[in-house]
Amino acid sequence: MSDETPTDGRRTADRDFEVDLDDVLDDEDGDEGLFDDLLSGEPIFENKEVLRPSYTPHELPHRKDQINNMATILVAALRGETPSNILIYGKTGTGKTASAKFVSQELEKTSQKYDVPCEVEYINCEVTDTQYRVLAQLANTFIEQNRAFVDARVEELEALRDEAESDPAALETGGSDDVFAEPDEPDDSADPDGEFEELRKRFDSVADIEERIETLHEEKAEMEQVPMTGWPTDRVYATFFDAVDYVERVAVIMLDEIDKLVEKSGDDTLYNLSRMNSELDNSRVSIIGISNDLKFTDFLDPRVKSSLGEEEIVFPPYDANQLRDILQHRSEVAFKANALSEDVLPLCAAFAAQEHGDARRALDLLRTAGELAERDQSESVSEEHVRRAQDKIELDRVVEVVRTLPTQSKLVLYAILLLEDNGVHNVNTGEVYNIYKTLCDELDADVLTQRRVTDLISELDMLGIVNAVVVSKGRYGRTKEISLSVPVEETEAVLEADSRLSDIENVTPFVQARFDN
Ligand SMILES: Nc1ncnc2c1ncn2[C@@H]1O[C@H](COP(=O)(O)OP(=O)(O)OP(=O)(O)O)[C@@H](O)[C@H]1O
Repeated sequence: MSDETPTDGRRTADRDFEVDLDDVLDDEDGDEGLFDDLLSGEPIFENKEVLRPSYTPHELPHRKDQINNMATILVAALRGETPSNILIYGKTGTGKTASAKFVSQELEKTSQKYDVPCEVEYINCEVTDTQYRVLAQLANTFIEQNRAFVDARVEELEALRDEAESDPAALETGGSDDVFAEPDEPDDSADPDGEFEELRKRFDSVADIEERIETLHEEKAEMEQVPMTGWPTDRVYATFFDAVDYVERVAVIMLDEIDKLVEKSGDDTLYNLSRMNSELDNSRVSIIGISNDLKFTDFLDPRVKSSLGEEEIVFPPYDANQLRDILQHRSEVAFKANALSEDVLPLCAAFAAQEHGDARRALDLLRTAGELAERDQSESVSEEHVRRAQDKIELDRVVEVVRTLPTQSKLVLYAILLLEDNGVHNVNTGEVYNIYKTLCDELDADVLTQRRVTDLISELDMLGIVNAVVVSKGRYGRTKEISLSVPVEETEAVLEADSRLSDIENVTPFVQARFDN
């Protein structure tokens, strides 16, 4: 599996200061370069990488139970048995991926120590989200390993052949005809002191060895990598199947964000993976699925559901105290001594606990607060930096959500924004719809029905961009009052940066005219 480890010593390259170019260019004596000013401040970070999401921590406070639970299930792999499949649930940032990767690393380490063939393959299904891609990625990984396995075998056999050529008595006669490195042969390469002891017994002559080397070369030539598109799925599956079964091993396949795979391409992949053990001769496959959507198994075929959920492990959200512990551990490595004022960690933990106990959010807050302090050239990170970091992260989130909205939702949002901009607050759907229609006319865009626009407003409400509350108007019935929940100026800037919306010219007088009517 891929291991993302931190890289030390990149502190200065990571800095994100704003530089006043005029000051630099005005520097007449020319001694001070562009970066001198920035380097002169006392650094706050010792190793900022430790706070990044890509860092896999060696210690995971408050996840002992879940980690032990996983290890108890997976230890079967080290005994050559098939571990039960595991489903891991929990909200975002509760340490599911970090814990699962930690356990995998330990599993692989121990399997090497005891020379038990066991591998963990990690796939992020948000990125690799179709059956084809998942199977192709797995097939190619195993093919790579098989090729390396064959190379190692050939190297040993060539050494044995050379030895036998100079001393034919080196080969013990009467050995079995069994062809070495048939798939069900155990891997004895990790026995350097055995000096071909086993091998010698298996070959009667140099010609035998040559023949086996030839066969291995042929097998390797047939190990064709799966292209990223183009093959029928059956062929990809067959290639993956052969690749995983080429040698004896337990393969643990970790599917992170497994719900995204099911959402995008159904449960065929899981169906195929979960029933393949009955057909494999040499290897065993076990699946770890990780999801933050507790409901995704409702959409699975019942057979897949029961096979996948043989064991379930839940990761509850962290509370503020637990988040503080996590931050404490990381901050000791991430920051210089005394770089954090007393309130910083409790405040980051409290903010993140309000957000559903998300450790990622807590770490982001702490890193951003540190960056803001660094930018201010402060000597330490203060409570105020944390508050500013909280605003910045929230704003970044809003900007990203608005930027990636579909055009029709952007038009509805723009209509609400223009109304607010013109002093009309708590508008109703009809008012929004009128402005929306006029915007569509201006842009020559399709006009959706009012009912559909009402749905889009509800979606914006769920995303936290607008607030839509149903209010009673007495005998006039009930209506929705809609208001913006995000800052007007920034939202307007993001909307106007969209090339399709920037065609709307001079909107304010045009909206004003509608109110005058
Ligand atoms: N107990 C912990 N100790 C130290 N760091 C932690 C702990 N739990 C989570 N983290 C850190 O928080 C961040 C998010 O964790 P992780 O990616 O494991 O969450 P997740 O539950 O898989 O979230 P998602 O569902 O969004 O993928 C990572 O940087 C991880 O290192």
